[in-house]
Amino acid sequence: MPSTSVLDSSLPVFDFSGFRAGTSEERMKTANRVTYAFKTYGFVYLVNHGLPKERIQALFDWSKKLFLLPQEVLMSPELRRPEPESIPGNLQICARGYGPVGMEKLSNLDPNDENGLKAHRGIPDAKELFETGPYWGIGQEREPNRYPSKDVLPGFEEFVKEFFMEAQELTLDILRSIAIGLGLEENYFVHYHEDADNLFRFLRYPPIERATLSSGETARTSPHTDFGTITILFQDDVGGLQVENPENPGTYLVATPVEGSVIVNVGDFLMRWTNDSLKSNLHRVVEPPAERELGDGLELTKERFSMPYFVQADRSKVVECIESLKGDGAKYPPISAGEYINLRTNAVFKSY
Ligand SMILES: O=C(O)CCC(=O)C(=O)O
Ligand SMILES: [Fe+2]
Repeated sequence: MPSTSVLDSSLPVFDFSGFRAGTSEERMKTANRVTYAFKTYGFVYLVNHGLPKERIQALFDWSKKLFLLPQEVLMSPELRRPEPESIPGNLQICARGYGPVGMEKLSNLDPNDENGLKAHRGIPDAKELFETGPYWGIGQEREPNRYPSKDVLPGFEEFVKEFFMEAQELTLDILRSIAIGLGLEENYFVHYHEDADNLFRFLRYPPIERATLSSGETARTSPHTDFGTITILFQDDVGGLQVENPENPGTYLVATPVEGSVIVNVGDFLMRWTNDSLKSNLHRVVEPPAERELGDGLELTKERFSMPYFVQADRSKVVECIESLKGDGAKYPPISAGEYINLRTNAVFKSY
């Protein structure tokens, strides 16, 4: 329930130019800090990460234009993400395109717990989304992207493709910093992300009656962990994102918007890979702090835009616990990234 106690953010904020453009000493220092933050919180803010402010502003501008398209365009078969049950046994191809409010419910439940998942999905996440995948390699072969046609939203597809690539370059540097911080060869993780099957998600949380959020009747994004390698999150200035406090589980830290930053978090796949050394931490989106009275007893929250860029390893590659992190033994058996992602994808849809 969103009412659990909340502290102001003490999540670390680091200047990533020390890694992207610094001396080898600065690179090492930044890598160690980032890795330490991932071990402790699983979350870090990066500033001076190399993606210019204007580009990020343009990303939000495009997102607004996208969600302002008429419903009949968004819900058209060309653009709409198919319902998973329409493609039985083929859940790995239902990610791309537009998903209306209520289609998806993030959870942190066991993917094998069907009853638990059904009950949990009864409270929808109040968000609409648009998702794209890579326009390269297996991601593209598996499922082509769905974009609004060029006469409806000219320039959008080109922008998204370019931004996807820029985010991937930042990703590779973040992965290098983690490898260095863990004492591995710099490109250790990069080798597993040569044909990365990433997802770039545009989220819009519509204005909603504050009371329905605070009562838990509906959620913006319910508590969950991400399941890939890492996620890079772009959020606007509305707020509402919270991260579980590692020192006091069950309570949350506020992930306040920090201008010009991206938030990076560890996903379950990387946690497993590192034998739980790096932490994939619970997070959620609740009502934003700012209030807006609309009269008639109605108090609506602001709409909120965010874009997570989910980094997922090469599907065909099998990952096993990193040798130097085995300690008393590997906690998890080896698994291919594809197998793991499919397993987790099953759990997040409204129905299947
Ligand atoms: O909207 C946000 O800020 C976070 C969304 C999120 O955690 C997710 O989609 O996995
Ligand atoms: Fe998430």
